[in-house]
Amino acid sequence: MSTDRAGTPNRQGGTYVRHLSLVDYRSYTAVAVDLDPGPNVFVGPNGQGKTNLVEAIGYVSTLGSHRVATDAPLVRAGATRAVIRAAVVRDARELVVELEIVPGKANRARLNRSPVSRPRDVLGALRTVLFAPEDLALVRGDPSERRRFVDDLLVARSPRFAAVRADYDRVLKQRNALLRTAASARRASRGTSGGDLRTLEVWDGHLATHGAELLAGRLEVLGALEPYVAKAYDAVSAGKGRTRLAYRSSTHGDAVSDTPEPVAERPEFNVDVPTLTQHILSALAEARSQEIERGITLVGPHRDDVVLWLGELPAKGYASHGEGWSYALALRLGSYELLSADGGEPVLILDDVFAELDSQRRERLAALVGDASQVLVTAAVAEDVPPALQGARFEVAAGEVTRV
Ligand SMILES: Nc1ncnc2c1ncn2[C@@H]1O[C@H](COP(=O)(O)OP(=O)(O)OP(=O)(O)O)[C@@H](O)[C@H]1O
Repeated sequence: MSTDRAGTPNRQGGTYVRHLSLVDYRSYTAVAVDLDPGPNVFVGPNGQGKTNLVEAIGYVSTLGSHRVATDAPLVRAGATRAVIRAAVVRDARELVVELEIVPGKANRARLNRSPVSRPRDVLGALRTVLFAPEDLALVRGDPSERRRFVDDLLVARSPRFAAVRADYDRVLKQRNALLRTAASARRASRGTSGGDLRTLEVWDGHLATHGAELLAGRLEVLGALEPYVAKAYDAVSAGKGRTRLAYRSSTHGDAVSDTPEPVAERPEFNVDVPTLTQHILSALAEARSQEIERGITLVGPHRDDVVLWLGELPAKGYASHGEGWSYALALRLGSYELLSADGGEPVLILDDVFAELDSQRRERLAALVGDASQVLVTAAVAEDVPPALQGARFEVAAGEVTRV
């Protein structure tokens, strides 16, 4: 929920999804739902399609699912393509976003019925923050989970970073292909030939340029996010613990601290793009012989991590189950507050979370988000959802979504 300076709820600039329709998406052959601003609660037994609905809304905002890495499972079994259409109201203006998902091919996208040249042109039309049980992996899982979290937030805040990330991924793929070919040539010649690496320096330059831009964006967004996460953790856990975000870089060496100091006091969060470019180039030069040996790029933003501190210990490996949950929730609520503060409230999605929370944390969460411009909640049991979030109610069963 955004607030004015006096702390009063302020729904100006808030976004909401007014209408959603799906064709051949997951378990749905065809479904259409009108939604309200404020809370919308989807209730139904397990496996009836509640998460599928909110996952589709999340997909419109990120062009990805919070549950799977590829698009194939999103298309209904037996169908060849899925269509998601969402009518989004922002600042009293309506925008219709339509996405056609064809596995193995680029998505096709339309804005207000006109085709756009690249699907990523729809990013920014709808901003969402989605919290789901899978988010425990943000705290306990691999670094890739945290990298994706930061990059998605970066793109939600500044959609131009979608292109930066895509450029970095493309260059990384090409550089890896070159290293792989060279490594196999070396192995085939039993080390007498080094393989053809004449273009490696060119790829180093591209990797460093795009990598530095991505890195600078990540550091900036983490710096902006940190106070919001600390505040959210404090609210969710009722003051039990202090959070700090640190960035562990594969290219900065010792310059990046792994200590729980506030971001603003740490020099590595204030590095400019040219300096970061130099850091990456030096790290690539240092790693070169190992990279040629192994046939893969060993340093760069794709090998970095975000360290989540809780008090004096990193949350990964130390936080209890409940603390891990509170941290994951704080990362999402913090993102929600950050996005609200700098560009209008996103739609908040709470997928299956109330069953995981004890009653005190349920109430605290409901109190924190009850005034959101739109919050979509899924739950197997209606009673798990606190009264503060009881707004429009839908029953989801056997492929039908019915307002009750
Ligand atoms: N591509 C697909 N084609 C057909 N059915 C699918 C597809 N993907 C998922 N499903 C089905 O969708 C159902 C799961 O839907 P969903 O995850 O939305 O359930 P849910 O109502 O949120 O349940 P829970 O309360 O257990 O989280 C499962 O029955 C699953 O088999």
